[in-house]
Amino acid sequence: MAKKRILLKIGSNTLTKETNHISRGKIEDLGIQIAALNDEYEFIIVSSGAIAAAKQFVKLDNQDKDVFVKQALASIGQPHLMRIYNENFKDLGLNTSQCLLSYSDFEKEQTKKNIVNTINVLVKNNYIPIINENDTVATDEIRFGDNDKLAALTAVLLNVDILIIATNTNGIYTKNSIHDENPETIKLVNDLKSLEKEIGDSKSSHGTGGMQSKIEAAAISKAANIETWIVNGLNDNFILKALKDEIPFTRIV
Ligand SMILES: Nc1ncnc2c1ncn2[C@@H]1O[C@H](COP(=O)(O)OP(=O)(O)O)[C@@H](O)[C@H]1O
Ligand SMILES: N[C@@H](CCC(=O)OP(=O)(O)O)C(=O)O
Repeated sequence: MAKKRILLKIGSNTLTKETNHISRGKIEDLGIQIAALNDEYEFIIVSSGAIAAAKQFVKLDNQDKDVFVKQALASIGQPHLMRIYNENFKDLGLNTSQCLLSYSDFEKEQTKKNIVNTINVLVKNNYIPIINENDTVATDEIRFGDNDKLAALTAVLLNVDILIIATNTNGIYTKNSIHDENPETIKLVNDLKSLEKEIGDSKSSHGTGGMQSKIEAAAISKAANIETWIVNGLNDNFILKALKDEIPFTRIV
């Protein structure tokens, strides 16, 4: 039976476990889950974390425009981020590869074909593509996006079965409960319009897009009949648990 495809988007907050450095433990947790699911699922990862990885090592002169500094930090941090993935995944028998993409790559037929061809060869040969925005040439995600839209565009292009967006909440909470000790997760969404009133504008410490950019991403995948799951990536085994419905998360169908 053909394996199902999961596009996993993981943001800086999850990768750092809300600290100021990339968590090797979280990356190991991802690898353990991907290895456990290897017979049934193939994974493509969209990972942020380049800027967070650099910030743990360097401090750049901040007189330039903020976004230029972020681009430079991403350039410094990206190879470190990949090294950490590589080191942790290798021990679990998983191979990694890096793809840097930007929105404009999804606008031309030829570049879209090139992305699909490259990723299909990688996946067929058991390499896990780890995608990030090419922050040297594009600034969409470090300004607004959270890599969420990039993840959705990639999910559609690669025709995945599920887009999992890992974040730091148990999915989308109802607006009334958001500040409660135990906020209430909206478990199933059919109509994205109904969600607009639930969205606060807060973002987490490293985050850029908040819940709004996740909903916009879900709209892109929904239009292509791809489910989006918004899951708390801070939990260990969050993918395994979501697949078994053992944790609360939001499923947008
Ligand atoms: N209805 C909601 N339910 C849950 N989180 C919400 C909601 N509205 C706004 N948020 C905010 O969105 C944040 C997640 O987005 P973001 O900070 O960009 O995280 P990430 O780095 O994981 O992409 C949450 O931590 C929360 O502060
Ligand atoms: N390309 C950037 C993404 C920046 C970003 O803000 O994304 P996210 O951590 O998902 O909110 C990086 O790797 O740091």
